[in-house]
Amino acid sequence: MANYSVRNQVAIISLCSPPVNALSSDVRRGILDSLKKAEQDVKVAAIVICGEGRTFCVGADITEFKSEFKTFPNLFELVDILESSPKPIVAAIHGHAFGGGLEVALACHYRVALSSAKLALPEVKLGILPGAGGTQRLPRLIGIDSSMQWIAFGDEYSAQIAANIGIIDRIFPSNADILESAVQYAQSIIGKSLINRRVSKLPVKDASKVSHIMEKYKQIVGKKSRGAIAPMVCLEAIKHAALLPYVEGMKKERMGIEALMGSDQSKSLIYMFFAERQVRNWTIPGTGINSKNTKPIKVEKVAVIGLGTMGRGIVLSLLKAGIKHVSVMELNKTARENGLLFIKNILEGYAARGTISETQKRSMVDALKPVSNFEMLKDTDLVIEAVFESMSIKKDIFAKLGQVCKPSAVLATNTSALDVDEIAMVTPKPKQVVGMHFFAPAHVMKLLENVRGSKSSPQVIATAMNMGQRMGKVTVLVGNCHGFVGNRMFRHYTVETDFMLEEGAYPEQVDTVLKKFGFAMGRYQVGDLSGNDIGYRMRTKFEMTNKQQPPGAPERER
Ligand SMILES: CC/C=C\CC(=O)SCCNC(=O)CCNC(=O)[C@H](O)C(C)(C)COP(=O)(O)OP(=O)(O)OC[C@H]1O[C@@H](n2cnc3c(N)ncnc32)[C@H](O)[C@@H]1OP(=O)(O)O
Repeated sequence: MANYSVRNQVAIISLCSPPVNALSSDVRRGILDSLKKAEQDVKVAAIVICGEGRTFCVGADITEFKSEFKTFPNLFELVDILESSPKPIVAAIHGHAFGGGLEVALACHYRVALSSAKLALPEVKLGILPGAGGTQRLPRLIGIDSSMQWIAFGDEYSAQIAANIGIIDRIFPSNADILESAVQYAQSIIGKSLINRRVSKLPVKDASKVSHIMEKYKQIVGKKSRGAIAPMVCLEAIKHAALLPYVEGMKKERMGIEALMGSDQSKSLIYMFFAERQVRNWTIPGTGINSKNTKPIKVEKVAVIGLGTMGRGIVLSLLKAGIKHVSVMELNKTARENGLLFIKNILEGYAARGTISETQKRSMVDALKPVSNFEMLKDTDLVIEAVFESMSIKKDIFAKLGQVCKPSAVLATNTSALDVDEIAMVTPKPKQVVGMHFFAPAHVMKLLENVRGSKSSPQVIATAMNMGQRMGKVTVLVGNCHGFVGNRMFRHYTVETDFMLEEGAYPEQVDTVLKKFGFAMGRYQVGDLSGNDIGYRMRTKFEMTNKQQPPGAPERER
């Protein structure tokens, strides 16, 4: 819903739908009813639309996509009604103006924001396009080139960047009162002409270059979003903004969203959106212990043992999470030197690309603390072991950690398949042991599988889950069984691709097809990155081959 009030000639329409003011049918109806009141009230000379609580508006209510989405006023009707209002409307943005939220703001005549606000049209990440005029209004405000960048990739931008390119008219400091500032701003524009303020009426500045820009983005999208349908449909819709009058362009936008909404890709991405949030609410089955009633241990000092592919990625993830003390232990001198060089080079790359500042880079490098013996880990809060996938080596390490680490230290193993309970048993306090299974390359892959051993304490589990979230990972709690969840799923995929090799395909052919389909890496490329020896050891240990079959029997028969 939306609340309505009037303050010094300014009507305030505040979206009120916690936690994120998504534009449900009730909210849309609330905005429309409030707008009518404001238009009819002769004492009202300007209108402010703002969001109550932590954010302006994150866009359409995704939970309503299947049902209420088309109830009047739907979003694309509402934006045109807002824009045609005879009284000036100011969008007051704090928190997020995402998707339909930004489209509502684009339909307002002015947009003001706190400097801390974030703006985006992220619909492409849900497999759809901004279907409330975003593909038609944004190009009229910032041009085709920038619009393609914003809409085809869906990334978020700061209010300052949005102001620099003309989306935001006035920025206020992050600690300002957004509503008070917007009301004052609205008072300052009373009586001004709205002729140039209705974005749908503006020309598209770089319209004549549309073919050239379109070709450029087709190439980029083809590489960055292989296999995804929505980005290309977004580009087409934006192209229409350059070639057609607004009303005709809107018809094309509608056709685009109707084609995408309900597609398999969109359904999967929406499922993923909610699933990624659902896994934050972890629970230990049958115990009543869950994320809401268990507090993590405070973690300031972390150690990573092993600086191979996995260890390096884990160290980088910890540094990116802002951990100020990351001990790295690698007894092999060459591996240590190579590992540290790799980490520093990646940090240099981030700084060169502007992902982190020079100051952040320096503080990350300073946080790296090479250590040469177990004694040096005695005051570490969390140790993540990422050595060779061998039970005896891991047991040896955990026995030493059990002796030197403080009793409250969480001892995590990055094993991808081994029995976490067997590892835990060599320590004096198995309840401190947990699995933290990262996926290679660990600083890139978003998934973290935390493995709950039979003895892992709730607090230790909460700490591993919390650390995953601090690292920005989609952190999933799983039980302790061979291959956990990730590798049990991966196994079926590898078996099928291995069948193809036996039937005559080359690994690179299989990988090419998978990459064309949209996978970031081919299955055999993944094997090369993680080390094919890991899979080999897993299979050998568990004797996954049927002993009745003679050596060399084809995989389908084993
Ligand atoms: C005609 C079509 C026109 C327009 C189409 C659209 O507008 S599609 C929607 C476009 N918007 C988005 O995709 C934004 C989705 N939300 C986010 O990316 C994040 O929520 C955001 C805004 C970055 C905030 O992140 P934060 O970590 O602060 O919150 P969280 O993600 O945990 O969200 C809190 C709860 O709100 C639920 N939620 C978020 N967005 C929506 C939404 N658009 N619709 C419905 N529900 C939403 C989210 O699931 C969380 O719920 P919870 O039960 O607490 O897990």
